[in-house]
Amino acid sequence: MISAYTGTQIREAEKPFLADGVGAVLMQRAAYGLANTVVHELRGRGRRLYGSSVAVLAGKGNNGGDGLFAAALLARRGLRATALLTAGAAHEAGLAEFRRAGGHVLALTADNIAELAAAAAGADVVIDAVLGTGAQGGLRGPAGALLERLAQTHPGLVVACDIPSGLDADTGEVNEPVLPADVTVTFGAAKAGLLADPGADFAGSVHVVPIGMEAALPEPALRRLEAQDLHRLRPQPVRRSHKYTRGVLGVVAGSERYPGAAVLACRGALAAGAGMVRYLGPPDVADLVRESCPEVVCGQGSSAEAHVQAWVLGPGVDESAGDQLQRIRDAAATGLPVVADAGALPALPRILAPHQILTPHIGELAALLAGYGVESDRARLEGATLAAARRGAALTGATVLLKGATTLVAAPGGTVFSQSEATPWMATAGSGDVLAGVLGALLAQLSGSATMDHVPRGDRWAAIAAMAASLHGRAGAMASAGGPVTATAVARAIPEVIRHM
Ligand SMILES: NC(=O)C1=CN([C@@H]2O[C@H](COP(=O)(O)OP(=O)(O)OC[C@H]3O[C@@H](n4cnc5c(N)ncnc54)[C@H](O)[C@@H]3O)[C@@H](O)[C@H]2O)[C@@H](O)CC1
Ligand SMILES: [K+]
Repeated sequence: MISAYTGTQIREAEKPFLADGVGAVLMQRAAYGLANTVVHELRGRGRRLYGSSVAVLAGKGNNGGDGLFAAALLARRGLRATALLTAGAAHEAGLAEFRRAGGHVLALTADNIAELAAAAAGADVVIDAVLGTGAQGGLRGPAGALLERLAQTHPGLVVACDIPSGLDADTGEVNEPVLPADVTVTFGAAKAGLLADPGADFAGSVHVVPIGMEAALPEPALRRLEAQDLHRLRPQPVRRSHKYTRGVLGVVAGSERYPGAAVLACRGALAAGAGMVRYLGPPDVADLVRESCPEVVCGQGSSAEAHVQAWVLGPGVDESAGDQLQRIRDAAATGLPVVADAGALPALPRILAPHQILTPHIGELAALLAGYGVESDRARLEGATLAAARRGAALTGATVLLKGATTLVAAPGGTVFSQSEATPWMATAGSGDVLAGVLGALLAQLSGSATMDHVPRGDRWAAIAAMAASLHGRAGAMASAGGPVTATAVARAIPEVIRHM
């Protein structure tokens, strides 16, 4: 599991080390890790170190210090190194070491922005060390103008020192201008803002460099499940399992207008290993489900009487589908774990519980929040997804899975998971219906399972939702293999992903 922290948490954890006078040691470790990553990236691109060039954009704080020490290490390995001091002043020891290593120093002023931007853009590697966790807001003046110009020229390889400058380490909010990085080398632990959109769009691949203060870190602000977590938590049938103990899932989905959503939710659920799927819905939709998935048991009855362990509610249900809305309300009232998607979101009671998992995209979340009196437009929520997901969970009392390039799962207790295995090719109609089915199947299988004993009680529902997002993302990436992918193909790839866990 990857654990990520706010900048404030990291700075708190560093305090005792600074008090003991080992701040400089931490900085050396950070610089060493940063320089090593640059070397690795250059070699990976078939470049020789000797004769390559690096430009470090250095602010006046410790982030700039990290960058200058790293550039000094690179200069000693044969790179031509230039420092662009963006704030007049610079980290004293870092600058002295950079000069000793033979680095060339330029100071940014209001008059030489274009010249320095051209110099940086011409380097093989740009290290962005203007602002780190001490940033307050975004860059203005010459430093802002320099970053803006560089962002337009798309330099060769951009390596962000700790975080891309201007990105909020706590929230992932972006204070433009921010120079998008190919790689972010972050120190001590990942910062939450690197794993939430829109920050994740600017971070590139994130490398964590341990610097020796990790044992002092508190509970993470955000977590990400990795392959070994999926392996540990996955449902495992035992020799004497039968279909009812494997997890029976009820699905209330589809309408005359959107019958396909019911099929896709069922396909997702079957692919993710539900022991049995019961479908409830209008006769025409049930016929289609039966034809497409003969494994599904279809009916038109009430959800109050169905024997299931969990529910998927809402994919393809529109406001005109009166019977379906009644089934959704009855299912939600059973107290069983529920996935509430699309048409179910407006049909739920106001006060919910953590085992009720809402799966909105950003537009649906905006509508949901508006229902609680929080007016926020889609664009604003998109700029602050972490805060939006947390707000949704806190207001509703439910677990909120916010779909996006990075999927966030926020538990009402405060735990947040972030998964980002998906590919943009998965932004296709029906993909969310499959996710709802996958999540429903995991809920039906895992809600009473001993494998979840590994997870603190308050985090279990969110962990299951994060697992579903990860499975779905991995399946989509596998099925896409870099090209277009249909929702059906995503569902088809799920068993393969589970097999390889
Ligand atoms: N504290 C530590 O022990 C360690 C810190 N490290 C590095 O230190 C960084 C944090 O260092 P600092 O606390 O010095 O903070 P930063 O280097 O992030 O920046 C602080 C400086 O920038 C100025 N500043 C803040 N916001 C600004 C804005 N919007 N526009 C212009 N100037 C602005 C501040 O006034 C301050 O002078 C981390 O990100 C990391 O890179 C690492 O060296 C590891 C050890
Ligand atoms: K930075």
